[in-house]
Amino acid sequence: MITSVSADGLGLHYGRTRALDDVSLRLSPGVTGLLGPNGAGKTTLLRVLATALRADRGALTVLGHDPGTARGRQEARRRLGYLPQTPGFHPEFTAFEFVDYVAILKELTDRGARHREVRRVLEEVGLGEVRGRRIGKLSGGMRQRVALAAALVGDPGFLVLDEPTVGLDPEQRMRFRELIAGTGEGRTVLLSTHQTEDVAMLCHRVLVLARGAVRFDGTPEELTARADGRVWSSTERDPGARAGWRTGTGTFRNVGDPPDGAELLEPTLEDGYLLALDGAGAGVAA
Ligand SMILES: Nc1ncnc2c1ncn2[C@@H]1O[C@H](COP(=O)(O)OP(=O)(O)OP(=O)(O)O)[C@@H](O)[C@H]1O
Repeated sequence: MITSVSADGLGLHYGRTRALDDVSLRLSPGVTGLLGPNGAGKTTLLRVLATALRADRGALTVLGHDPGTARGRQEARRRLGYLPQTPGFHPEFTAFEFVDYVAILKELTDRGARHREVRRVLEEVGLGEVRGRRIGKLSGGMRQRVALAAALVGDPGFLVLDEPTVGLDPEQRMRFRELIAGTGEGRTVLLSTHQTEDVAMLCHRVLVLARGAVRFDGTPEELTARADGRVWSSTERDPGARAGWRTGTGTFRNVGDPPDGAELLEPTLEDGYLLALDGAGAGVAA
């Protein structure tokens, strides 16, 4: 398997807060999901991999380059695209102007070639028709697509997407998922999300991060399989469950170690995710 990005023993502190704790990973072409509760360190990890932040310790290689050196950082940055959690849009910019501005920052100096590239990425995300519209007038879903277009400038080999589906309605989310699936063809994409459905629908691999450490690294099927025989239904809240919640039918769905004779349920990715968090002290909801 091709390894596009590799990290070994990454550590990072913000003052006394340990945000990354000995993180090692390998990323290959296709979409890898990054799941984790609030404060797990997802944004920090994405920023380190996108070379926007430097780890205190550990080794990193992005598309064959070492971002620890000025030269390596520059080469890696030329080849990666980053959609941050809160893209800094200027609402008065049109979609075209914003993406063009990003293209200038990415050193596409030839005006004609740059404008062709801006039109290409806006077409790719389905915004060719509205490229002259001001960003402030676009819907949330369209704005997110402008941010994706900006990240796609220059056809990056590594694409980093920080919670791009947050705040989108179900239809927009579905549309955005299709776009992400397309971007994962032939390139390495790391997608941070709180939505286990994003992972189930899009990802060939998933990483679970909690308290700055990798708690799971494998396929979505393997994560779901962690919950085999560990999900059950009960009419009352089961005090022995690691997590349990009332469902729409009024019964409780529990994950953990079922009591004898429990009515076992088919596990989902979400069940496997909750079990992967168990023991991480990361607040498995009960
Ligand atoms: N600039 C900063 N200064 C100090 N602490 C920070 C800073 N950024 C993040 N942290 C802390 O580092 C830890 C990891 O934060 P990070 O934003 O990476 O998590 P996250 O998984 O992306 O969370 P969320 O899902 O809420 O976006 C948290 O404890 C957070 O409070």
